[in-house]
Order: sequence, then C-alpha cells, then structure tokens
Amino acid sequence: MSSENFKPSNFKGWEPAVNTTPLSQYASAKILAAHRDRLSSQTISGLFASDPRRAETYLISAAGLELDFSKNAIDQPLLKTLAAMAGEAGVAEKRTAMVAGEKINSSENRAVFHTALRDFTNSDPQVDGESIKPGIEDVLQKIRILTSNIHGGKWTGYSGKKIRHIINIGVGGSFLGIKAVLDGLQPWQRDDITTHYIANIDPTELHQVLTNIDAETALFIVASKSFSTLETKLNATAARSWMLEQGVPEQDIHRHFVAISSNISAATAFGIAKDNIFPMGDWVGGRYSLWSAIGLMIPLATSYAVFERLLKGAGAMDQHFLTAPFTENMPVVMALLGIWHQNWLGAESHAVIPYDSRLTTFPKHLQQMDMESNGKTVTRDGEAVHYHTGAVIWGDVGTNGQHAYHQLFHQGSRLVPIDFIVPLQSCNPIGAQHRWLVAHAFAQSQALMQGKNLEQARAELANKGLNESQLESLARQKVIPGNRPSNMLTMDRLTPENLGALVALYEHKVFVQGIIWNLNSFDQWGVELGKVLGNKIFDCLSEDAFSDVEDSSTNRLIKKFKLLND
Ligand SMILES: O=P(O)(O)OC[C@H]1O[C@H](O)[C@H](O)[C@@H](O)[C@@H]1O
Repeated sequence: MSSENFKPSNFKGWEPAVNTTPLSQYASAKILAAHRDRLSSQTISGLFASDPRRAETYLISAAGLELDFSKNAIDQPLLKTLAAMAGEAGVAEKRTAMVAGEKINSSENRAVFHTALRDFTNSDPQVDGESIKPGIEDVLQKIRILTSNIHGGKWTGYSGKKIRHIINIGVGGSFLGIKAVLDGLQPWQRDDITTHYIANIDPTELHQVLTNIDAETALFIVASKSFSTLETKLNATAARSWMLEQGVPEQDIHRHFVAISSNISAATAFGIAKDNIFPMGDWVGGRYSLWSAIGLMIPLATSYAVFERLLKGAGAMDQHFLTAPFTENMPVVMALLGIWHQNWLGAESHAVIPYDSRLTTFPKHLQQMDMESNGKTVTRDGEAVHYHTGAVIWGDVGTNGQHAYHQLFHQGSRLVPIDFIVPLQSCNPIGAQHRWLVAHAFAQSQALMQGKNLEQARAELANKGLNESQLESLARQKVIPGNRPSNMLTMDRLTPENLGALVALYEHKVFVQGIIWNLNSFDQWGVELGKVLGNKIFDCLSEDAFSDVEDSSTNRLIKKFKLLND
C-alpha cells in the first residue's frame, strides 16, 4: 500500500466549498478571500506556536462570561477585516436604531425592543415617540404581585388549595426560551411548584401533562403573543374543558387561567378574565420575548428576585454589546467567526455543545432564535441574496455527544464549528464528576485543533503484531485531521445573571449576522405556508369526501389516514 498519494494529515478540514467572493457588496469582503488563501497554509496549532500570547489575545470577558476564541484559524489582520465588514454593513448604526426603538422590523413595521425589557439604566426607551417604560414597569409590578400571591397562598385554586402545578401553554417563542431558562435555573426552583409545558399539538403531550396534575392546584398560563396560534388555542381549549370535567365550577375557572398576549381582545374573547391578562408590546419579537410577561412562569417557578437577576444579566450583556469595539465585542466576534466559517470556509452547520445538563434545552432555544431569524434568502430590500445565510444550528450536552456525533466533528468530511459552553463550577459537586466533565470539554476542543497525524497513528500501532499492510491501513483510519475550530465559552457558575447574559449574547450574535447578510431577522414568513396548507389538509382529513389536493403523494397519504380513522 503506497503512502505517496495519501495526505489526510494535510487536510485542513475547512477548505472552502465555493470559490467565489461572498458578500461582495462589501469592499472588505474582497480582502477576506485573500486572508483565506493566506491562512490556508497555516494551522491553528501553528498559530499558537508562533504566538505565545495567543490565548490572552483572543479572549473577551463580558457580563460574567469569557469567550476564548483562540482555537479558530484567525489572526489579527483577518479579525480586523471581518470587523471592517461589520462596519461597512452598518452594524453600529442598526444597533443604535434598535435601541432607539426604530422600526427595524421593516416587513411588519415594528420596533425590535427586547433590550428595553432588561434596561436598568436611566434611559427612557420610546416607540413612536412615547415612553414604553411605564408600561414595562406596570407589567413587572403585575408579575410581582401575582408571584407573591401565588407563593403566599393568597391566590388559590377554586377549592382554596395552593397552586402547585403551573402549566405553560405556548409554542415557539412562547415556550422554548422559558423552558431553556427554567431548566438552567433548576437550583432556584421552588419545591412546592411543579412546572409543565404543553407546546405541541400532539395529544400525547396534552395527555401526559393532564395525567400528572390535579385540577384543584393547577394554574394554566396561556402564552401567545398573537393569540392566534392554532396549537396554543386548541391546547388551551382542551385544558379548559378538562378543568370543567374535573369539577372546576365555570364561575371559578378564572382562578386557573392567566394569559400573556399583545392581542388582548382575542385573549378576552377566549374567556380569560381581563385582570388575568398580562400585556406585551408588539415591539417584542416572539423568539426574543422570554424577558417580557411571556416569561411569567420563570418568577412563578423561582422568585421575582431570580427573574430580575436574569434580566440584569441580559442587561449587562446589552451594555457590552452597545459599547465595546467590534474586535473586543463578544457577540460581534462570534457573529463574524460564524460568517467566516459559513461563507468563506464552507461550513453548513454550527454546533452548540453545553457541558452542563441544565443547558439541555438551550440549543433548542437557539435553533428558533437563529434559524427563524436568519433562515432567509431575500434581503430587507427584496433582493435575492447570493451567499449562504443562517447556519443549521444544533447540539446537545456533553459528554453525551462525545459518544455519538463527535466522531463526525473529528473525522467527518464536513466542517462543523462548535461553541463549547462550560460553567467552571457545578451546583451539584458530587465526587470528581464535574472535574471530569470539564476535562472532557477542554480535551474536545484541544483534540479538534491538534488532531493526530499519520506518523503518530503509525507509532501507536507499532509492536502490535500487525503486518505492514494492516498497520498502514489501520493507521490511516486513525488519522484525525485536526485544525477544526471551536469557541470556548466559560463562566464561573451558571447563575441567573450569567444565564441571562448567555441568552442575550446569542440574540446579539444573530442580530449582527442578520445585518451583515442584509436580512430582516425579525419576521418569519416561511412558517406561514405550512400553516395554510395544514388548514387545507385538515379539511381533507375531516370531510367525508375531499377534492384532490395537488400532488398524488399527499392524496395517497390522506386516503390512507382516512381509511384508518374514519
Ligand atoms: O406567541 P405566538 O403568537 O403564539 O407565536 C408562537 C410562535 O409561532 C409562530 O408560528 C412563529 O413561527 C414563532 O415565531 C412564534 O414564536
């Protein structure tokens, strides 16, 4: 077996998929292709070898988080050019416009003002020339009162028993962020309250929750910005009927249902008592809404003080985002690295791997936040884009992934940039478990960068009794290319403040990428078609006879369903 043509140890793992100049509307983008060519003869390990201060240079601390981005194939000229591209794209101007309450969600003519919900400075956020601060404070006060009444037993179920089960009925942005945050806040959760979620239209989910609660001590939160979402309306209706079946008197049902919406009339029409409706402004996007009353379950399951700590952590990240220069700005740098990997180095996905079980739901929240925001191919001005936009975001907690898909990270043919998220102290310090957990997180990022070359693989196999051909074949299979980029995002502990900062960090990263890709990151027209067709097919599944829908595959599926169910 000749080894002459075999060069996996030289494979960088991140050769560009396309050789064009993406984002060519920016002068700096043209220089980026030259940086790519220049850096393609280097390795990340080589960059460390030539710069003893690399670890300190590519490090940003902000709002309790620390980003070590030194294990990326990046150097100062490249970082400066990427930052220049952010400048050309108008990131600073758009950032100012966002926190000035301008209607940067142009297709829906709405402001994008989730930062106002966690602004503890003396600023006076305004939309349409009117301060929104009094409204924000009123809602916070309403949340504070409900929290205190429920915890203190002043608000009880119809039979006078304390509320023990809180069920959030909501989907998408009215579910994922709340769940991600509450999972993260598990050590702060009250023992006397159990939380449940009904998001899916799948009746199994509804059934599972309803069989685990009791009507006398249940409080349902119907969370829906629009109050028109099919899943939420159907599930809320089913929950209401179930409560009545359980013997809750109709006149007392209001003690078991509250709602959050910007559509007060729809919530009232549904039957929610007016006093039990928590309003939210249309200037909060669904996937950015956990900071608004949509997050009501957070203080109810923990305490108002914890909710405020979460908001303050996010507010601290906002201040960093608003003031730090681009090359020292954590969300901006993460956004730029993402664009570098997606647009210049051919990556198609981005993995987020937290080494903390409390962050299990966090990647799911990021999926909506990122993919619903930037999964688009038409610019804010209605032009087609000629470059890749939002990456496929995915991930799960380590170390579990190490025994599953990390193989592809290390030896697969695709480049997958990774964010490792690691709290350095555990809330559950049992034995040496946490030390091992962190050791593996660090080791993964190191292994991805270092890899293993053919000589090392051969040396490992020497004296194992293999003949030359066997040794060569096995050694090649054991080669790990290395040179694969990752970010290491650490914090001392996963506190409410740090969790708030972490979520806000990714929100701003998504914002910056959307600006550079020239997208409106705040609408989601793509999800609408499926809803419309879903209605049409629902009618076909329900009617005795149905007029054929367009394609024979869907027709066949409908007929099969009807045969089994009618
Ligand atoms: O809060 P709601 O109005 O019920 O919306 C819930 C979710 O459903 C929609 O279809 C959107 O895709 C999401 O962005 C939104 O968060």
